[in-house]
Amino acid sequence: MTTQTQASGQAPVFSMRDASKSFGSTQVLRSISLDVAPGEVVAIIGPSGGGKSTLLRCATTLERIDAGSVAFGDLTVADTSADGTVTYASKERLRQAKSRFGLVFQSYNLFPHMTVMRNVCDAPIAVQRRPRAEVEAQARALLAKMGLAGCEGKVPCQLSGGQQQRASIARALCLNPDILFFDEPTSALDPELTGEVLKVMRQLAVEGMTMIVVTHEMQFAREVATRVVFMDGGAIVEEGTPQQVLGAPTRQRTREFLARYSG
Ligand SMILES: Nc1ncnc2c1ncn2[C@@H]1O[C@H](COP(=O)(O)OP(=O)(O)OP(=O)(O)O)[C@@H](O)[C@H]1O
Repeated sequence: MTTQTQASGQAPVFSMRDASKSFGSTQVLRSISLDVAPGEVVAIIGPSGGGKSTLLRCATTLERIDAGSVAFGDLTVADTSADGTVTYASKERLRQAKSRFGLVFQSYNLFPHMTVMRNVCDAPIAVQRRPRAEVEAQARALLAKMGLAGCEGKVPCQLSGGQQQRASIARALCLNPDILFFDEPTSALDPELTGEVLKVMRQLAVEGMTMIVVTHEMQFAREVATRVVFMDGGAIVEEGTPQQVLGAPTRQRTREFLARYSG
């Protein structure tokens, strides 16, 4: 795909076009289009059931779209032909695409029986087929950066929730991704541990990491995001800078959500 993002004029790292998704007779995504330029931090907000997680799952090939397209840079993952058939890329191209993004879940999703080190190194070695010594050196550096030096040999249940989430961010970063997706990364954490994780995410943003973050942390969206997307009923209802969407929303549904949220 050669399209350029409106905001920066740069080719998008991630691009979703007219993507739709239904579960049975329920349409959960309605013609979603989202281009993300290098260095952008896009916060996706909106009421429960609005389709935020499904958008991330479709973006990261955990779910298949029914229409539209998904691409990571020049690598098209799914596209729709003129007759409306959606075609996914070959297994090998999907493997390449999976090397371009990292995914951080609300519930960490670390393998419970593996050490922190193995959790971080597993995909770079198995999926990206990189040399073990190189991956382990990078993993140690990333764990240190996440404040987890000395935790390499522990298993997830020996860590706090905040530490587990930081380990899962290290795991995502060890893929050297072009973009990171976060699905409500702090909702399972109490406020103190939430702060630790948000601090790490802020630092990544400062370093220029491209990120899409589904979040209920409005302060994070206000202070760190370059763009806020408000989703409701499976559609993008409003998007713009944090000042625009959070400070002066133009759509009634956004205003109602923000009023309910801060009330
Ligand atoms: N695998 C599935 N099968 C059937 N319905 C699903 C499935 N996954 C999601 N849904 C439905 O899709 C809709 C959107 O769900 P989704 O989790 O994407 O919303 P969300 O905005 O992330 O909500 P929340 O903020 O509560 O996580 C909901 O009605 C949900 O019940």
